[in-house]
Amino acid sequence: MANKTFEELFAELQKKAAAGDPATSRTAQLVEQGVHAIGKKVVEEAAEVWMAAEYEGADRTAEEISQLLYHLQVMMLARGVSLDDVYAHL
Ligand SMILES: N=c1c2ncn([C@@H]3O[C@H](COP(=O)(O)OP(=O)(O)OP(=O)(O)O)[C@@H](O)[C@H]3O)c2ncn1[C@@H]1O[C@H](COP(=O)(O)O)[C@@H](O)[C@H]1O
Repeated sequence: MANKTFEELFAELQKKAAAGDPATSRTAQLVEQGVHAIGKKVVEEAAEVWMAAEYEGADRTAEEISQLLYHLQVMMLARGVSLDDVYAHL
């Protein structure tokens, strides 16, 4: 059962990036830090997906993938990339 879809998360994060408080919103904090800091998180989460897939089973892999997708969306917001911008390349 899904908590939220990819599109629903992006809509939520758009609001956080625009008006969220870095003191309480991880998204607002990361956007404030910028693409360099977010890029490091993307690479870290990608490595965690790889390790989970190799050694930790499907459930842990899904959890790590959710964290990678979250950080990719934060990168999109920090860089001004929309869902349609990405979907145009799928
Ligand atoms: N889906 C996520 C999500 N996935 C991952 N994360 C963040 O990514 C972290 C996981 O990365 P790590 O395991 O590396 O955590 P960490 O080591 O503490 O991270 P560092 O501070 O060391 O960089 C979590 O602790 C969260 O801070 C997320 N933070 C927020 N969301 C969702 O985004 C929405 C908005 O959240 P806020 O912006 O915080 O209000 C909410 O619906 C949240 O559920």
